[in-house]
Formats: sequence, structure tokens, C-alpha cells
Amino acid sequence: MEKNGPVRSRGLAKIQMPGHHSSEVCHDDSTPPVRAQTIEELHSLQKKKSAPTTPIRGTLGAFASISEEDRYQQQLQSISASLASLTRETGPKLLRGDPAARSGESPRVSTNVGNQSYTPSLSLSLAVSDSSLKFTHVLYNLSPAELYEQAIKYEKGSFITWTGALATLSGAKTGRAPRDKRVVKEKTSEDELWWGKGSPNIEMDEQTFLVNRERAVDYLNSLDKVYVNDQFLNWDPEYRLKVRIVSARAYHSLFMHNMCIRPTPEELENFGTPDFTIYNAGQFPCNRYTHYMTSSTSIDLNLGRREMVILGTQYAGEMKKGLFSVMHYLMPQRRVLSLHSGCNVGKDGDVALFFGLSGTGKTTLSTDHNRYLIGDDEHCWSENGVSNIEGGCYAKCIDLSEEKEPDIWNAIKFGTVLENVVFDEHTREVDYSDKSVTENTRAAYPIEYIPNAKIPCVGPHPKNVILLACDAFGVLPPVSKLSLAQTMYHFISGYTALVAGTEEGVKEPQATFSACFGAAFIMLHPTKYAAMLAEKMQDHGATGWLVNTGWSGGSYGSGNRIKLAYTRKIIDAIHSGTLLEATYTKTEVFGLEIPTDIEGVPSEILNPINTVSWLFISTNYICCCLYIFWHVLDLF
Ligand SMILES: Nc1ncnc2c1ncn2[C@@H]1O[C@H](COP(=O)(O)OP(=O)(O)OP(=O)(O)O)[C@@H](O)[C@H]1O
Ligand SMILES: O=C([O-])CC(=O)C(=O)O
Ligand SMILES: [Ca+2]
Ligand SMILES: [Mn+2]
Repeated sequence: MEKNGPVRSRGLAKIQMPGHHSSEVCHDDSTPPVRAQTIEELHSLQKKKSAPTTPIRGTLGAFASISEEDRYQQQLQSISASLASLTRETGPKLLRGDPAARSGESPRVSTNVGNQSYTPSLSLSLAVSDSSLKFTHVLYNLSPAELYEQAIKYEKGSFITWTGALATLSGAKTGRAPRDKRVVKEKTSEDELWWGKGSPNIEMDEQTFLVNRERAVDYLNSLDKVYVNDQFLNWDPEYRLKVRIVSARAYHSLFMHNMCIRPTPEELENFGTPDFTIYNAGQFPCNRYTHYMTSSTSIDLNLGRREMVILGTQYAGEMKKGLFSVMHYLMPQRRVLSLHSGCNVGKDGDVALFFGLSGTGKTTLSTDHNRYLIGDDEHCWSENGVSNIEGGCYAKCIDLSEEKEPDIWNAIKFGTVLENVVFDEHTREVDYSDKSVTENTRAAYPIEYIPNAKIPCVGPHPKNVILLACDAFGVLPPVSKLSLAQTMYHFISGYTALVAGTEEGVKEPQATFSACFGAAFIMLHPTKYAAMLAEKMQDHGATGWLVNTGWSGGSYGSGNRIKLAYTRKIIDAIHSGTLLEATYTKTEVFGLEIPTDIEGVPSEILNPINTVSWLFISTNYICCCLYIFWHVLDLF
């Protein structure tokens, strides 16, 4: 018998082998016994203590003299201050770690911290209550693996899919609820904000905000444990924001872990006080008898306090887009333009922006195997160039296929949150065509899951500005070149279609106007953002394009949505510069410049006049124009 032959699992043959050394046979366990006397001891060997989060350095940094214990205390005190109720004298008593963990260590307890904004007379009578006596466990910046375990153990509807993603359910709400979003009218911001008709900012007073805040904080403090994420927004260090997210679900914590920028252990040590805090008490409704509340859901933004409260919706996109609204307020103050756009860069450093309302193709088209991805949804354009606000992507998954969107497909693996998808109960294979839970199925993954992501996610000034419109009327050509004035016109009017799913109550594509291609998130009047865009495009010589990713030559219901493969060819021609050099015809009706030929795209579809009758074009066009005109007038 060969000495180096394969190891066989049949024990019998081994015993019968002649000439074998006696010491090698007949032993059930030939490896040395484990160094444990009890099962508990064995289990305690399994987990190695994490390295201290700050590397010990020779330099005398701010934290060099602080012990690990003191640092824990500081972190817990900071979180306790965040969770302080406004009517009690102190923040809650906090413990670090999972209440269910049976670790030999004694838990780390916070000392209560005073709350600066309490009212002394109130606090005297309210200070002693059962809730002020209890402890809350804090699960601070857990790793994806730890959050998986939490979700699977405690959150119904959490499963591991066949590729290792965490499938979750967001509950009754599977899309954003823009009608339930409120902005506090308060003195530090009210003069700058856009109020009234057309504005997404539905007002709320400070008192009502505090009522909702108290409701959320009391709910969170009533739990055994809360999740706390301390993370960053914006890859440009000059305009970076520190955010804290307090939530009740591992799903929300993992979602934000993926979507915000993840601090290094060292950055976390020096985190200090957050610039903005989200209280996500989404499982708990708001009180409908509260002033301004029109449903059991309320998403409340207070720019003065730099806080956001979420009640009555567990849809995780509210957190991401709530922070985006904050950026739409803070960045323009610093002459930085915030953009609802995807962004990628070619090998030669040519940056393209992809503006578009939800579902128009920002994520799909910015994720391009031939280019580096800077980000899929939220960016800033400053004097330094472009930077991604986020650390992850949030892709629509309905009808996702490996063939059409390979990079997104492959990003759905361990660590990725997969919302509201349907899967085989046994194999856990996901059926991306299934809309049983919602049309708005989504995957949230860290940006480095895309192989050609550009880290850090920053780039030079854009060369091409692509406005994506998903036209449900079917009158816009697949692509047209825009003058600066036309770019501004389309940017301000934001003519597109709302596709089903992302916002509540939208069941089929419907024509809409969304100023700046993201009216739900802007905080100032659209012309403020448009003026900044015009100035930047002019300064840096960027070309504007209008790309229709919706219906062309026939409206929704009669025609078909433009094939993704054709849209990709059009985008390729924009990137390569060949489309800039192409021959154009000017449409009489639109005044839009339409190219006559694009490689890989049938020429007859380039001009809608070829695919539908004149009558269709002119009637729909007139509708469309009146609609746009009316809307633009309405803004002023
Ligand atoms: N011609 C096309 N161009 C782009 N996308 C298309 C086209 N045809 C179909 N689609 C589909 O439309 C969807 C576009 O969604 P995508 O996630 O890219 O939207 P988004 O603009 O990033 O929206 P959000 O801001 O909500 O994240 C994808 O599911 C994509 O497969
Ligand atoms: O916010 C969401 O749910 C998804 C998104 O990116 C958008 O709607 O623009
Ligand atoms: Ca997207
Ligand atoms: Mn978006």
C-alpha cells in the first residue's frame, strides 16, 4: 500500500494492516486531547480577544494616556448622552455587550451622565421611575458576522441565502414614505429652507419634534439592547460628517454598516461627539393624536438639534435618504453641491455623473465593468472634484440577472443585506422575479464588493453629466445632447416617471417631475442647486446629456422599455467621446439634438419619429410640454 495514498475513512482496513506500529492503531482519537477540562472551558477557547482598538504608539496622541477601561467609559457616556431622555436628569445606565452572552467577564457599566437640556422642575418629579433604574445593553459597531447572529436569533424573517447574504423583511413598509417626512421649522435653518408648494419639507414645530423624540428614546431605552453605529459620510475628508445611528434591529445596524463609510479602529477611537444622530424606533408607531401626525409613521428631521427620529417604519432606506437630506442642507452652506447621482470614472480619469430619480438606472449604469465605480447614489461636487457620500450601494433587485448585471449579482454574498426578496425554503435560492413581498426588493452591500470600485471614492471634476429620465409617455429619444440651458431646464423640471415600488402607493410608472432628480431630498429651492450645477459645469467644461431609460416610441402599456443593452451602448459612446463627434439632427418639436448613428444601437430607434406616428409624438409632446411648463411655473 502506498505510504502517501489518500486518507481513507474506513477504519477497519487500518486495524487489519500488517506491520503497522502499534502506537498508531486502535486509538479513537490519535490527536492530543484539547487543553480544556470542561465543555465551558473548551468553548471559552474558541474566541480570541479582539486586539485593542487603538494601536499603542510611541507618540503622545490625545489618547495615549487613557486606559482601555477609560475609553470604554467615554464611549458609553457619549452613547448615554445620546439616549438621554429630555424629561429626566440622566441618560440611561448602559452596559456593553449582548445581554444573552454568557461571558466570564463582568459587564462594563456606564456612569450616568447629566443631560444639559433637562428642565429641573420636571426632572425632580420624574427622575425616579422604573425605566431610569434599568440597564440597557449597547451593541456598538458590531461586525457583520455578529449582526448576522443577532438577526437570525432575534429577528423574524432573517435568513441566510444560498450565496451568504442576509435576507430580511422590512415589515409593513417596503418603500419610503415621503408624505410622512417632517422638517422642524426652527430658527437656525428656517429662513434658508424651501417651504410651501412643491417643497418636500412638510413643517413641524419644535415641541412636536420633542414629543416624537421622547417617544423614540423611551422606546429604545425600554429595550434590553440597542445597536449603535458610529460612522462617517463623505469620502472627502474636508467635508466629512460624523453620524451616529441608534437602532433596535440588527438589520438596521448592518444596513448602515454597509451604507455609511466604515471607520478604521483608530478613527473610531477618536470619534468623539457625532455631528448628527438618528434615533430609529421604526417598530414603534408615532401617536396619531400628536399634532401634525397624519398616520402612524413619522420621519422627523431637526437641523438645529442635528437629529432625526424615525417612528412607524422599518424601511431602512429612510435612514440613508434622511442623511442625504441633511447633506442637501449642510453642503450648499459650504459651497459644495450635493447630487442625487451615480458616478464613475474611466481609465483616463474621465468622470461621469448619472442623475436620475429612483429606478431610472443610476446604480445599474454606474456599475460598469469597464470603469471604476465612485458611487451609485449620493455625491458631492466641491472645488476638490467629486466624492461619494456613502460607503455602500443600494441596488434594486427586481428581475436581477447574472447575465445583465454581473457585478451587482456577484456583490450579493456574505455581508450583503437583501431586503424583502423571496427564496426557496430549502435551498435558499433567491427568485429575483418574485414580487410577492414588494416590487422594491433591494440589496445593500459595501462598495468594495464591486471589484472595480475606486477606493477612496473620490475623483476629479466631471466631464459628462448624464440626466437619466425614465419616460413613461414615450416621447423622449433614447439620447440627446444638451446645451447648458437645456441641461438646467431638465435638471429643474426633472421630468421622469416614478417607477413602481420605491415610494409607497406607486403601482405602475407614472409621469412626474422631481426637481434636481431628487425632489424628495432637497432642502433648498431647486434653483439654488441648479445655479451651482450650471456654474460648475461651465467652469469645468462638462457636457450635458439626456438619456431616456424608459419607454420610447410608444408609452407604457403599448411600447417596451428600452433594452438595457442599448442604453449601455449609448453610455459607452458618451464615455468614449464618440457621441460628442457624431452627426446630429435637431428635432423640430423638442429642439433636442439627436445623433443619427451609435455603434451597436439600431438607428431607427434613435429618433422616436421613426417608431411611432407623428400624431402620437405631437399630442404626447404637447401634453408633456404643457405639463413641464406648468410645473416649472409652479416652482416660482
Ligand atoms: N434601459 C435601461 N436602463 C437602465 N435600467 C434599466 C433599463 N431597463 C431596465 N432597467 C432596470 O431598471 C432598474 C434601474 O434601477 P437602479 O437601481 O439602477 O435605479 P437607481 O436610479 O439607482 O434608483 P435608486 O435611486 O432608487 O437607487 C434596474 O432594475 C434595471 O435592471
Ligand atoms: O431611498 C430609497 O429607498 C432608494 C433610493 O435610492 C431612492 O429612492 O432614491
Ligand atoms: Ca440606486
Ligand atoms: Mn436614490
